[in-house]
Amino acid sequence: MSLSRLEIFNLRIFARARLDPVPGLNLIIGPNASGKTSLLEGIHVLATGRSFRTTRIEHVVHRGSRELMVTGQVTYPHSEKIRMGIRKGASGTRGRLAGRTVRSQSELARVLPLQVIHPDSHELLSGPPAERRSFLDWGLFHEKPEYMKILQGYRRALNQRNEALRRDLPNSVLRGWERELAERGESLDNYRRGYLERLWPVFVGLRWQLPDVEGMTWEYRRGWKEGVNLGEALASARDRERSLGYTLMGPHRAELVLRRDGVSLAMQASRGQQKTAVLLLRLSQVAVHRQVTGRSAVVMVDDLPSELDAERREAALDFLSGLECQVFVSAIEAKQVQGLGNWSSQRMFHVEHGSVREA
Ligand SMILES: Nc1ncnc2c1ncn2[C@@H]1O[C@H](COP(=O)(O)OP(=O)(O)OP(=O)(O)O)[C@@H](O)[C@H]1O
Repeated sequence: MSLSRLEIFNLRIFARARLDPVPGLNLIIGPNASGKTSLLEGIHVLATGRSFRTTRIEHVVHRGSRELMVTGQVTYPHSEKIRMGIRKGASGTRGRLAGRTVRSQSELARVLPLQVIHPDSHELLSGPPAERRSFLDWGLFHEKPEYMKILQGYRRALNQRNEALRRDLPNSVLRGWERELAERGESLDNYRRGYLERLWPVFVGLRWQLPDVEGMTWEYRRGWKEGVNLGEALASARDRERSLGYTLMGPHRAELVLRRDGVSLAMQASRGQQKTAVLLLRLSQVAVHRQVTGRSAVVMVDDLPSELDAERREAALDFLSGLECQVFVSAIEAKQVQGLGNWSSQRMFHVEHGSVREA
């Protein structure tokens, strides 16, 4: 599955741009400030509804315009095609898929599983635990359609219990929400453990192909004490949580601690080591996605030469071409990224002052 057509309207520097990417490697080449990252941002908005650079969509909308629009066509191996599109602006978001309006952005995300490596990607390790939970959620969202429903139900029940704690409502009210939290929370934990079990052998196999990460391991903490069920943990924490006004235990507090030779990568690794570790995690995730779903994810690397040195670049693109992923990489000069990987198809696009042309 690959993105075979992309059209961008009123996004950052682009008033309008169109390109026909190939299923293999797509090189986005251009000088600084020409619009390379904006092009990748356009694909990200289409697939996820969000930018990877900012949470403020008004910064992404072309100056002087009211909203942006990105449309795309996804082609499957048997030539089946599906059209998708998104409009975003001050008045909200509207998504379309195969000629109908979607109820939620996640419908578009399912069609276009996307991974991106960009200058802030190290935040997967150095950022708050929520970053690592989203990492797990990405894998499960694409593998297990029911997972997101359970997660949403858990979040609703969590908000209700927090509200009840703040209002100091009686235990009988809290118990009702706790039953729901316990049932959904235990289930989320099982899904996450299962996902990490699938990820581990791929991660270990890939570990030795990248420099600097041989001794890397993880420890999953589920968000409440091992050996105790979540219902009991919530009941015993009630008094303390009443004074705090929020729930301290559950999968919303889960953490994935990454270590190398016993040392926390978040605390002590260099930025470069963190980037390699993130690359290892992301590539493992893409490989497991392919194993389980039979579909390849789309992978983008913004400013590849500054994100990864020559050895890591080669390893990453070899691996991704082996998985038959569609890849977009940006760089200032073509020679920095040419000749890497073994691709069935390759195309270069030149970007200059907000216009794109095929080379
Ligand atoms: N909302 C906007 N409307 C119009 N232009 C914008 C908007 N936001 C950013 N720009 C401009 O878009 C241009 C392209 O930025 P972008 O970050 O995509 O370039 P790039 O090719 O990735 O650059 P670099 O190689 O320096 O990272 C910049 O000149 C920037 O000033």
